Amino acid sequence: MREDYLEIRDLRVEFDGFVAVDGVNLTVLQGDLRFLIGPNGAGKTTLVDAVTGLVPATGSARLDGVQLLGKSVHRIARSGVGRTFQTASVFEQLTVLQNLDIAAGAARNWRTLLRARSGIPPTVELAMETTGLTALRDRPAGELAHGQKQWLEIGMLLVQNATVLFLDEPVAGMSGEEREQTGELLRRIRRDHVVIVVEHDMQFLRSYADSVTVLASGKVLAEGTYAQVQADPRVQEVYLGPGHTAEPAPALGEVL
Ligand SMILES: Nc1ncnc2c1ncn2[C@@H]1O[C@H](COP(=O)(O)OP(=O)(O)OP(=O)(O)O)[C@@H](O)[C@H]1O
Repeated sequence: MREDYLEIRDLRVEFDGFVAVDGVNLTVLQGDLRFLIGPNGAGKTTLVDAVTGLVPATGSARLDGVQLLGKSVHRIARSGVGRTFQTASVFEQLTVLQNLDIAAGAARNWRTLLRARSGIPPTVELAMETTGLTALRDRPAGELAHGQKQWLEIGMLLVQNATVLFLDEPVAGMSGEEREQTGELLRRIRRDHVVIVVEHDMQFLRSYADSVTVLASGKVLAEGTYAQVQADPRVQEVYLGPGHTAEPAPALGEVL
């Protein structure tokens, strides 16, 4: 079976002379749960903005060989690149099922949305199962717990047939149990998606990352497994500052 992949080459984003993303190369394959980390201002959000078409960039970003840069936000989304934001953007008044229907394009207008339904599209059914929201399908999204709203948003990307999912701090503000459930959800979706998680939560990263890319000052500083990047003195330096590089590794373990 063909594996999907995202291949970013020499990506560069400049804001009025300030280079926020500076020649980034990044390849992520389906099945590899990749975490993108880095100190504040490293360029993580700008990289995602560039690949999703929100800011202009040079270089290339290809999904399965197809160039994304230069396309509109909508065309990039239609090409299979989805993202979530820290604040879930679901329709609070509508039920879980209605939100998924809209995302799937199954409800083209309000009348079809409110009409008695003749069945649930298989993609919507599957997304509810994957995200664990089946039992909550008739619950208004506004009544969902914080974690459940994040899962609904991921479900909305799944029904849109997103191939690449950029997730922005998916466990921020979640309870311990919700974090574990989110980690398991990410493991489920990585099997058939390219999943890139921007995250500051190092404990979550340690538990669930297959691989980690560390950005600093717009460049890739290190890449590898959690253990590899944690042991990298350059990574220790950006997280702890100069002078801390001689600290024993366990000190970094508290940060990373
Ligand atoms: N629209 C913009 N105009 C000018 N500078 C910008 C713009 N957007 C981002 N920047 C700058 O680009 C740099 C990278 O910002 P970015 O938000 O991508 O970092 P980040 O790694 O996502 O940080 P954080 O973890 O704090 O979200 C920062 O110095 C930021 O101030």
